[in-house]
Formats: sequence, C-alpha cells, structure tokens
Amino acid sequence: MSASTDYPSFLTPKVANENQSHDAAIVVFVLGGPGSGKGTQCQKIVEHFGFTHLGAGDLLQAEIDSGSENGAMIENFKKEGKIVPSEITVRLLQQAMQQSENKKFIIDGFPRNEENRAAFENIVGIEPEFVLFFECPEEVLTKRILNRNQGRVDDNVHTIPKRLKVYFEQTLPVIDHYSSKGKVQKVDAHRSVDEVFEGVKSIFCRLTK
Ligand SMILES: Nc1ncnc2c1ncn2[C@@H]1O[C@H](COP(=O)(O)OP(=O)(O)O)[C@@H](O)[C@H]1O
Ligand SMILES: O=c1ccn([C@@H]2O[C@H](COP(=O)(O)OP(=O)(O)O)[C@@H](O)[C@H]2O)c(=O)[nH]1
Ligand SMILES: [Mg+2]
Repeated sequence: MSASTDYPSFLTPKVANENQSHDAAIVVFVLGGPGSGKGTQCQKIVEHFGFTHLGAGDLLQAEIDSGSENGAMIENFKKEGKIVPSEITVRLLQQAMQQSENKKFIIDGFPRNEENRAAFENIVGIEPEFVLFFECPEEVLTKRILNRNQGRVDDNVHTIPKRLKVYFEQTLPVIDHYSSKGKVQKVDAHRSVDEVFEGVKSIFCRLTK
C-alpha cells in the first residue's frame, strides 16, 4: 500500500514532510571570504542550473527581521562577525530544505567552521557533492564589502577585520577538510562577474549534469 493511501489525504503532505529523507538531495556548499562573490554567483547558478539557493546569512537575517526570540542574539553575532551557534543555522537550513520541492541545493556561506560542518553532517546526514570555493585576495574582499551598499550591520571598518579573521582561522580549515577528500572546486574570484561565472559553469556542467 502506498503512503498516500495510508493517511487521509489532508495529512499526507505533513507526514511526508516530517519523514522526508534527504537521501536523494544534492548539496553543494559555496565558500569563500566575505565579499568574494558567493551571493552574486549563486543567483546565476540558480538561473542556469535549477538549484535552490540557501544563503545561510540570509536565513539568519530573516530570523532577525522576523523578531524571533533568537533575533537579537543572532544580530549581535553578526555585528561582531562571529559564527552563530550551529544548532540555529542547521535548523534553519534543514527547515528550508524540507519546505522546498527541489532536491538540488546550493548552500552559500556555510559551513563556516568545523562545528557547523559536523552539525550539518550529523543532523541533516548529507555530505556535499562538492564545495565551490571562491579564492580572492584580502584587499579585494575589503574593497568589495565597503562598496556593497546594502545597509548591512556588518559591512563596516569595525566588523570587516573580525570577519576576515574568522574566515582565515575557522573557515579555511573547513575548506582544507574537504580538499583532503578531493571535494573542493576552486575558482579565481578576482575577475569580472562574467569571467568568474564561466569558471563556475564549467564546474557545474562537469559535476552536476
Ligand atoms: N566578480 C566581481 N567583481 C567585482 N565585484 C563583484 C564581483 N562579484 C561580486 N561583486 C560585488 O561585490 C560585493 C560582494 O558580493 P557578494 O556576492 O555579496 O559576496 P559574498 O556573498 O561572498 O559576500 C557586491 O557588491 C557585489 O556586487
Ligand atoms: O553559517 C553562517 C552564515 C552566516 N553567519 C553570520 O552571518 C554573517 C554574514 O554572513 P553572510 O554569508 O551573509 O556574509 P558574506 O560572506 O556573504 O559577506 C557572518 O559574518 C556570521 O556572523 C553565521 O554565523 N553562520
Ligand atoms: Mg553573501
């Protein structure tokens, strides 16, 4: 008997959702320093390759904006360039994946440290297909962030050095971890948006088709 005939039809979507296994889901992590172009390139990947974009920073910002009980705490972490406790970010990512009908996700700006990585693998139970890594010189990152002009609380001279320090000390080890497993696809991000996307495109054509 199929699952859909086991339950009254109005219950089926909820039951299916709660038990949803992501065994079939494809996850690509997108990493790189703040300002390296992760969000910009993810938009283009969505248009060309049909992935759903989950920006970890965007999901956290939505929590702040919704006035949730954790909102003020998350905003303080963001202002200081610190990494929000994994259980919060992983829960938001897992919810977003469960609510999506798509099975192909690009997760942008996560995992930012080893704790994030272990929590995602333990709780969600998925390893990424590969990790797209945007490499960009530090001074270019700083310039791009200062020009971003989106009114972010963390795009300022107080927070930028803290974010860069966290990136070098905590996020690069995650990239090293995946590198040792042969999963890192590196792209030179210090080029025009279109040139970077040419590099991205060839990786996605090779690894996701
Ligand atoms: N290849 C690029 N060359 C120049 N500017 C870029 C490039 N990619 C992105 N930008 C700009 O740099 C800023 C940061 O890009 P964004 O995609 O938000 O990076 P991230 O998500 O990695 O922080 C934005 O203002 C964006 O328009
Ligand atoms: O998995 C994540 C993603 C983001 N952040 C927080 O959100 C901020 C902004 O992240 P975002 O990815 O939006 O920044 P970007 O790298 O795109 O500039 C980070 O500095 C952290 O404080 C976090 O704690 N965990
Ligand atoms: Mg971003």
